[in-house]
Amino acid sequence: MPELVFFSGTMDCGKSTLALQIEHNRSARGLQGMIFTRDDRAGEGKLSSRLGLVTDAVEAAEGMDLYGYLVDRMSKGGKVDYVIVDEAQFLAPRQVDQLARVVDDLGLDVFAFGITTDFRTKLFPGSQRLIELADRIETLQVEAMCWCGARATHNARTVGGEMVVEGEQVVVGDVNRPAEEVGYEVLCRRHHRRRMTSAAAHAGALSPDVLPVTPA
Ligand SMILES: Nc1ncnc2c1ncn2[C@@H]1O[C@H](COP(=O)(O)OP(=O)(O)O)[C@@H](O)[C@H]1O
Ligand SMILES: Cc1cn([C@H]2C[C@H](O)[C@@H](COP(=O)(O)O)O2)c(=O)[nH]c1=O
Repeated sequence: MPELVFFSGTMDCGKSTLALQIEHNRSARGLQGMIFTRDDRAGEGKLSSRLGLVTDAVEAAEGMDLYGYLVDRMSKGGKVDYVIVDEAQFLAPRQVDQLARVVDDLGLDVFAFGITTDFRTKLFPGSQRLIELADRIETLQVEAMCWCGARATHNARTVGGEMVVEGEQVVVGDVNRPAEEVGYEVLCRRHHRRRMTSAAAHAGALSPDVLPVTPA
């Protein structure tokens, strides 16, 4: 039975890498995939992983009918055996409904990859709809880790090195960015709640050791 599968996890846990591996293994057997992505860090129409692999993809722009796009392509003789969607958290809920229709009416497997929650721990609308509709939700086996060694479960946003909890839901960015930029860091829930990034924890750990300055 074809399935809508949602591979979810924090940022930097290997979702795009897995998407590229699925694509590689299937295309090596002569299957033809349709790859969609949205707002990848590498630029429009790209699916990229931090391991350095990148492939061309169709940009799933706002308002684009993903079901209609596939029907159009197949009716013109294009072969499509399966569908991969990266950065699926950025899809509109109706686009996720279209993906479910691709599974049910076109009989294609759809593999969607994305983060579930934003920097405020709120579900992205696209991810919420995927959780509601997916046949299967898979958590990636490679654990992203918080600085404390616990499994990272949440995404923090930093601005100028400070963790923030207000702002636009969508700001394309990366982990390990210079402090002056908007960046992201994956944390366990405990440290996300306490707004304790690795930099904040490091500063806290250093402060008790600072010697008092005594006037000469
Ligand atoms: N230099 C490296 N050597 C080995 N693995 C790496 C390296 N850099 C990144 N990775 C792996 O790549 C993962 C990030 O992969 P990526 O597919 O870009 O993540 P996601 O799409 O979930 O944000 C990291 O969790 C790590 O396992
Ligand atoms: C938490 C969070 C993330 N984003 C953006 C930042 C990145 O461009 C992507 C996630 O990409 P990855 O391949 O999973 O690392 O999402 C955002 O816009 N808003 C957020 O709250």
